[in-house]
Amino acid sequence: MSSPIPDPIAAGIAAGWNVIDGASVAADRTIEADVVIIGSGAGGGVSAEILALAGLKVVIVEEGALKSSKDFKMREADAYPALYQESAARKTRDKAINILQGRTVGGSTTVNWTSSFRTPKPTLDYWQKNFGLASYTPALLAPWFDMMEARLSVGDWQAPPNENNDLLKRGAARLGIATGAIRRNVKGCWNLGYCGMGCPTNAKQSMLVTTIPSALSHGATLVTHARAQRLVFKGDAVDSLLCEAMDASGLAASGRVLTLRAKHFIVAGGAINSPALLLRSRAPNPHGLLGRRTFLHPTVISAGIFAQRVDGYAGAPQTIYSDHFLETGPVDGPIGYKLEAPPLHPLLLSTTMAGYGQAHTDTMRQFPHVQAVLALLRDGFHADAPGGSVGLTREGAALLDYPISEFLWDGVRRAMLSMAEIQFAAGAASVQPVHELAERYTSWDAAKKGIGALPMREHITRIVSAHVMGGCTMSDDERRGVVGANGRYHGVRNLSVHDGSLFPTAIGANPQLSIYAVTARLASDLARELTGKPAPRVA
Ligand SMILES: Cc1cc2nc3c(=O)[nH]c(=O)nc-3n(C[C@H](O)[C@H](O)[C@H](O)COP(=O)(O)OP(=O)(O)OC[C@H]3O[C@@H](n4cnc5c(N)ncnc54)[C@H](O)[C@@H]3O)c2cc1C
Repeated sequence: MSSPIPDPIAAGIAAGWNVIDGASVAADRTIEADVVIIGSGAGGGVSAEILALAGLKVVIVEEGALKSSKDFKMREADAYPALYQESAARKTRDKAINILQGRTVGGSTTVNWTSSFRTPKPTLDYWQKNFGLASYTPALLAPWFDMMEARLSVGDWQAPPNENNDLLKRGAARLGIATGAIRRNVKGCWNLGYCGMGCPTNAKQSMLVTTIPSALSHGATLVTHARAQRLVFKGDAVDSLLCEAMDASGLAASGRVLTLRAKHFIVAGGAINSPALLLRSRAPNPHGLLGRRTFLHPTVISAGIFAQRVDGYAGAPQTIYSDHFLETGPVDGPIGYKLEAPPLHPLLLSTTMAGYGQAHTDTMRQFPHVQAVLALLRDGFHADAPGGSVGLTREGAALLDYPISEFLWDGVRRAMLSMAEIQFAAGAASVQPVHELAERYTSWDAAKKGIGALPMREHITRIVSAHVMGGCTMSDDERRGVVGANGRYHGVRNLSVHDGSLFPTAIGANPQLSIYAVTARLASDLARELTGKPAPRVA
């Protein structure tokens, strides 16, 4: 029986899209284009559509596979190895922080949780003051936000929040803490709650179902299972890109090499991977900035156990937020944090929760009653939160070193306190901050004392991230930035960076919409420069 859900990928391939699966390439091969884009995620997808619509011959290179809704079975065990970097177990050098990033056509947008925020004004003000980014004002970016919100159907979420989110709202309200509703990039969402495993109904307006299909319908070529290994420089320009074709498992190189030649190259492999590619390529780095200032929104979690069922796996994830703890201090003061309620699924929860043996089993038995709040710490605005730096392993793979300062630990403790207080106010029977030495506190008083006394250290305090930003800082001043305000790599004529690695600090909000708007502007400027004509609008 055929599925009632249309499959835009199968339809596109049947209609003649140019898709080359690197795993099926039998001999070394050279491909020519006007523009080569490395990565098909937020920045790569947006750039591909705009440049293809401008009439340029675009080739998109993606390390991951091309999947479609029919492959998304709402099963964590299948999704994480197939769709994420390092099977969703990417870690910082000391293994203290677990990092989620996508590795599939659509990049992290294929697996993300759809929360859509414009770049907060205090973040843009900080960029202007400290990185000279005068054209990054709310007013000058507004048309690009408008365009990308329309293109990706960003809008208010009409269904009521699930209990996981509503408890955040109710608990905060009882304490007089303001919350807001999160806008989402969805169209006809079934309210399932499995966004992190790929949307099985094509409702999420990720790059997989929007910009990449549009680029392909306008003549772009997509090369999947192809890992950009090295840019080859000639003088002050990139001459070519060497890619390793991957085998069908997607885990190992097949031995075939793809050489891509183009007038212009756009690096959009996402933070961590983009600086790593540029480091492997020995791109100019006169001030040692490449890979530095990589930000994570280091994220800590608090689990509340409620008498009623919460069923945090069901229903749209992250529909309520609070910026109270970002707004109560200056952007460059003690670190602030944004609160949200993440989706809960058994594999992610069991590998994130503290404890082992019987205690862990007991927690997992309570799974339907667990409610989670997370705090995204806004790194990058203070000398003691300078982010991490990307380096390379001996084999040339990306590795992020992210030391956690006392300044950050102070924020972690305050965040754990705020979350526990909200959960008790919402009626939690007990609260367990995700920390190996935390107890399951049964009152706010006990939690206050307990959390106040917890040692804050790597490995015993669980820290995660799904928001990797920075590493190719934007600034027209070469002593402060790797690329200019226009995304062009300093000192290289035909190289741009169009992804989350551009940001000089963390965003202080979920980053996807910032990447869409910023890269839409950069790609439109580039299209105009390469064609001599104004770039087409995509919405
Ligand atoms: C689980 C999860 C939930 C999230 N939820 C939200 C949310 O609700 N709201 C929000 O705003 N943000 C969310 N994010 C973050 C958001 O999706 C990312 O910030 C955004 O997609 C990053 O865009 P990017 O272009 O920088 O990179 P990505 O979207 O990650 O794309 C990079 C692509 O480049 C490919 N690539 C990398 N290196 C190479 C190479 N050498 N050769 C070939 N290809 C390469 C990768 O495989 C990947 O497909 C979430 C992320 C995750 C993982």
